[in-house]
Amino acid sequence: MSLYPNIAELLARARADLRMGVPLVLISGDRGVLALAAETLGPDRLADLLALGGESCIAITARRAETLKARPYDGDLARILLPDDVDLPWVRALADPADDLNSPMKGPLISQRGGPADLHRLAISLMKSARLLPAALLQPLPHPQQFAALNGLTLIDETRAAPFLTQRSPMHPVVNAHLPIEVSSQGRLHVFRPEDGGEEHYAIEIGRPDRAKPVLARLHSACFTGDLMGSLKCDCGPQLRAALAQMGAAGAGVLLYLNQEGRGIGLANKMRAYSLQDQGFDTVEANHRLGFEDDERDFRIGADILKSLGFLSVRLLTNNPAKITMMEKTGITVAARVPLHVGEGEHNRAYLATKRQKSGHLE
Ligand SMILES: Nc1nc2c(ncn2[C@@H]2O[C@H](COP(=O)(O)OP(=O)(O)OP(=O)(O)O)[C@@H](O)[C@H]2O)c(=O)[nH]1
Ligand SMILES: [Zn+2]
Repeated sequence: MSLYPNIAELLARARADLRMGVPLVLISGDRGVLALAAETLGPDRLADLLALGGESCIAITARRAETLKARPYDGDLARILLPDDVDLPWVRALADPADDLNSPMKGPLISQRGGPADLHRLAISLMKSARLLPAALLQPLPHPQQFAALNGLTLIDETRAAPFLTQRSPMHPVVNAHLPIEVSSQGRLHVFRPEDGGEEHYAIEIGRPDRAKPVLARLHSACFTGDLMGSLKCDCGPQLRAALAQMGAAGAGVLLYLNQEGRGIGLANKMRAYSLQDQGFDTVEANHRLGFEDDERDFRIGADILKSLGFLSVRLLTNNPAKITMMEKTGITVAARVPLHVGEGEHNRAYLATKRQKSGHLE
């Protein structure tokens, strides 16, 4: 019998460790590094890491490197060497663009070149899945397995972890119950849970849609500010209510509420993006300055949930062509697109225009 956690369980533990500022040990073959999230790094752990000696670096995405004018020799990421006088404010400033304009980085930033970057890539991917800023401190370790065991640290093997970070996790229905809502007394809420310990997602079924016909459907990504607070910066709240109202009026439909806040970067990072928007950057530029892609969502999750509910064809309420492409690629037929233009006002006009110009959103 072995009670040792499997790789999926170790990855869930690793995400929690990173959010708490606890280091991980990442290995690939006989190479290993100590990895810490720049965002949650404290002074004591930075001192411990530096005391280990060796060539430490901070891994950032090519997007963040572009803003910092650092060279991304590894394509999608850059490995920046820590300067001799490195301190916590330096690490924070590299990871977080909040003060980029006030205090530009004192350079030059020196990027490492040559040698494998696989563990750096794994570290960035873990930061993103922990909804932290995508920047990680890495320190080579001569005896990584021994070091992890001695210090009680989570050990992640890159070769075993990689498939779990690129493929989506299977989603399982947990429970469903009748939920009368304003637009329909015939509502039913279904809760889905991914196998990897990630966020749960929900489906609201209105009426009893015929599984043999295309169902009126919406994939709605969570927006705490718009859906719940009535934010005027986006159109999410009005879209959510309009989609439900249409389904109520039609007597049938399914709305997936995907917990991919901030286009998949999490609420804290979305608020960082809002703060950059206050400095004059648009929604796409703000994501890039933080080190993220325009959109970090995985819409395939939506297709999986639809299939699990027995739907294979939809009339999709959306203006976003990426949602349609992804549905079709994942085996859901989009029989029709139903445009959803509501809630445009003075505060979100520029945001909606950027989505049309840069993200391909349809009129
Ligand atoms: N990163 C980031 N996310 C944002 C910003 N404004 C809104 N969001 C998020 O964007 C997502 C919008 O989701 P949706 O309305 O489902 O998607 P969409 O791409 O606009 O497509 P449709 O509404 O279907 O046309 C939500 O997760 C919001 O939290 C922003 O300025 N930055
Ligand atoms: Zn929103």
